[in-house]
Amino acid sequence: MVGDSSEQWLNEAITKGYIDFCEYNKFTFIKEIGKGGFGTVARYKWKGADLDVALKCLKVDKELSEKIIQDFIQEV
Ligand SMILES: Nc1ncnc2c1ncn2[C@@H]1O[C@H](COP(=O)(O)OP(=O)(O)OP(=O)(O)O)[C@@H](O)[C@H]1O
Repeated sequence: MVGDSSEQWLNEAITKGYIDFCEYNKFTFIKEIGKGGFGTVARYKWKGADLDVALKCLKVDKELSEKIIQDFIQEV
């Protein structure tokens, strides 16, 4: 399946502590602030922390290839 090895890579990176994983429901949408090559960027309130953050969302559709996911991971 497309994305399997990337998903594996992400899970490993999280387990090893290279990147932090946060549940999406910990954030409250405020407004969209931009669009990039991978999808939209929006301002969110991080619940529990008195902090506004920018979240970049990877646009997922049937055209999504392993290469796109790898490019996104590279950017992360
Ligand atoms: N951390 C951030 N804080 C505030 N605004 C941001 C932040 N990151 C991105 N943006 C806004 O979202 C827009 C899109 O950002 P994004 O990084 O997705 O695209 P890009 O760097 O222009 O292109 P690409 O996705 O191809 O690298 C930016 O032009 C900017 O306006």
